Amino acid sequence: MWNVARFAASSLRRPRSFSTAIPGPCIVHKRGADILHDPWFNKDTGFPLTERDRLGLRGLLPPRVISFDQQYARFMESYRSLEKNTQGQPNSVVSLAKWRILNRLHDRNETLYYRVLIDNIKDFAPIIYTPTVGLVCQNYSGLFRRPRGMYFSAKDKGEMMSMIYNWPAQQVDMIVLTDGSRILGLGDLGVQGIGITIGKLDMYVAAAGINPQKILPVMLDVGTNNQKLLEDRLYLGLRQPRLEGEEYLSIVDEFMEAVFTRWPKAIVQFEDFQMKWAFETLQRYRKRFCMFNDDIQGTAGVALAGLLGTVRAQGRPLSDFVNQKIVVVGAGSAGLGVLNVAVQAVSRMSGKNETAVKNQFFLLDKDGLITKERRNIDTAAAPFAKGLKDVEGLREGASLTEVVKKLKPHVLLGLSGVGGIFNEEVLKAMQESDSTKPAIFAMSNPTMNAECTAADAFKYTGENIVFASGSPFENVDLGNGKVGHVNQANNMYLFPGIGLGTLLSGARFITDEMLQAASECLASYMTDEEIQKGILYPSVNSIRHITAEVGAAVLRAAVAEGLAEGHGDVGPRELRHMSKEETVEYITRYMWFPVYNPLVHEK
Ligand SMILES: NC(=O)C1=CN([C@@H]2O[C@H](COP(=O)(O)OP(=O)(O)OC[C@H]3O[C@@H](n4cnc5c(N)ncnc54)[C@H](O)[C@@H]3O)[C@@H](O)[C@H]2O)C=CC1
Ligand SMILES: CC(=O)C(=O)O
Ligand SMILES: [Mg+2]
Repeated sequence: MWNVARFAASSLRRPRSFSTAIPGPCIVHKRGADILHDPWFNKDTGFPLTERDRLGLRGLLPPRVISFDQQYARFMESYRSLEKNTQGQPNSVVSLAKWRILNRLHDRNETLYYRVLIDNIKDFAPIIYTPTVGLVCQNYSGLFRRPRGMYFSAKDKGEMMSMIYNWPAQQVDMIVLTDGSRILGLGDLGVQGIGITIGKLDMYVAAAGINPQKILPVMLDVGTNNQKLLEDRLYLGLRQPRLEGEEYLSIVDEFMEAVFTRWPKAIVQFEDFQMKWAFETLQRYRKRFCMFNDDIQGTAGVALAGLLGTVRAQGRPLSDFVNQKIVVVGAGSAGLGVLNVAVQAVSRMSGKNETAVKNQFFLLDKDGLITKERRNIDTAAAPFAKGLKDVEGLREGASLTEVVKKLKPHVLLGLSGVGGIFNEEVLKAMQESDSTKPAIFAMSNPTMNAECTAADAFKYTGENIVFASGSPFENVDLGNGKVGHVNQANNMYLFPGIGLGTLLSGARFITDEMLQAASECLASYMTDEEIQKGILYPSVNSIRHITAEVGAAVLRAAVAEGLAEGHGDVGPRELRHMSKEETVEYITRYMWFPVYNPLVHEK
């Protein structure tokens, strides 16, 4: 049951302090130029003279030693001058130029890369993550210079168990896996989808402090049905249609067996799989392996936290959630994930069973309102199909405008992948919403796929709304000194904490209770004052702090369920005895923070 009292904001809020312990030595098994060419260990001109001697680097670098701070300042200067020099150029050109300069640093010196990323997360998240990562995936084959992560293809069948040992790191904790079949709202991008796994794992390092030596982006290339890519002479993936059915599943099975054989304690995040495989693989693996599907489960938790926030923004008690009319546009993995957890929440709040509490939710897909009259309805969407008598005056397949005009919903939530479908007419119809503060969630990514822009939402529905989008928009100037606040309703507020909390709990599975704890934690993070201003989610600048809190909530849920086996030296007994504050502190201390460690060579 949702405990309304828990929604008082935590007093432990947002100090931007990171672990600053004196760096311990780092063992390295190589010497000389091999170290300079290894971004995990490379310090460029930052190697002190003693280390240059010890590691055989003398003469391989210019003589002057440059401090980390100087290197940092030098990089930021070049980034800022790139910004200046590209002013006025098309957005895509500027964004790709920014991505390139960051990517070159990533390829060369990971410590410096992650430090600038963490310190400038608000500026850099839109480059390494949505929206620019979408553009990067679309152009991946042309942009490709160096591999990152691992590529398992349909041609590797039977070889994966040995291939997994080609990865150079001894330990991997976090894997993000895609088959490239639905990258953001950009469709099937085949092998080029690896970009999204890299972006997500960068967020794991920045937000959750997972050590970059323990992450692994993985592309499962089973072909592509994107004709343009198949005909592109630069395309780097398999030139064949996607495998289907048992052939497809046998590839994913083999990969999962290989991963968990080498790293039994790893966590695999499934990312951007087309809907049929997203649901099927989640069902297939969630009780066998430590895995979750970010688009179904991470998105659902973030959306639910936002939906509860909109109830508070209306000045109503949380228990009023059961009376909110919510229209979800997009019946895919994300939209259905949101509906499923929203129904669970209403059921918990009202004490009624889940079948009895679906009346307030309405679902549309590309063919309009989904009713029981729909032919060939997808089994995952079927529970949300309305009987015609429940939507009087509406028909099967009714358009979004018809639905909004008729139902006057409190919330309009888009996860359709279709840019601009919350058009002027739809947004104006939301003025008649039954809510005192209507909510518009345009959650599709990247920016051009958002159901509407922030400016249009405030312009056409009015100033007194709550607005959230999946990719970032600037706050909107409403005139008279007033600001329309833009929230970023993106699963990045949860997936890093889900991964980190699970890792440190040592749980072998990720349960609904652990995911619910993550969502509740995010929902209770904001103060009433912030919520009144329409601020539903923390600033991206506090992502490490919210991630520590979410991670602690997940870990404690695993402890409560008796699933926590511990991690490293911290066993289940110690975890059981930690208070909430101690758990947050433990998690914060665990987080990796980029500093140059002294390198010690060992043969
Ligand atoms: N903000 C966030 O954290 C997240 C955002 N997303 C975004 O959600 C979008 C959808 O993702 P999935 O559900 O995985 O995709 P999906 O392909 O499984 O589902 C898309 C759904 O939208 C429907 N649709 C297509 N055109 C439509 C139209 N004109 N009107 C109404 N519905 C329409 C389709 O019928 C389908 O039901 C993507 O753009 C993705 O980037 C996904 C996960 C997280
Ligand atoms: C954010 C995310 O996971 C998506 O758009 O698919
Ligand atoms: Mg995704």
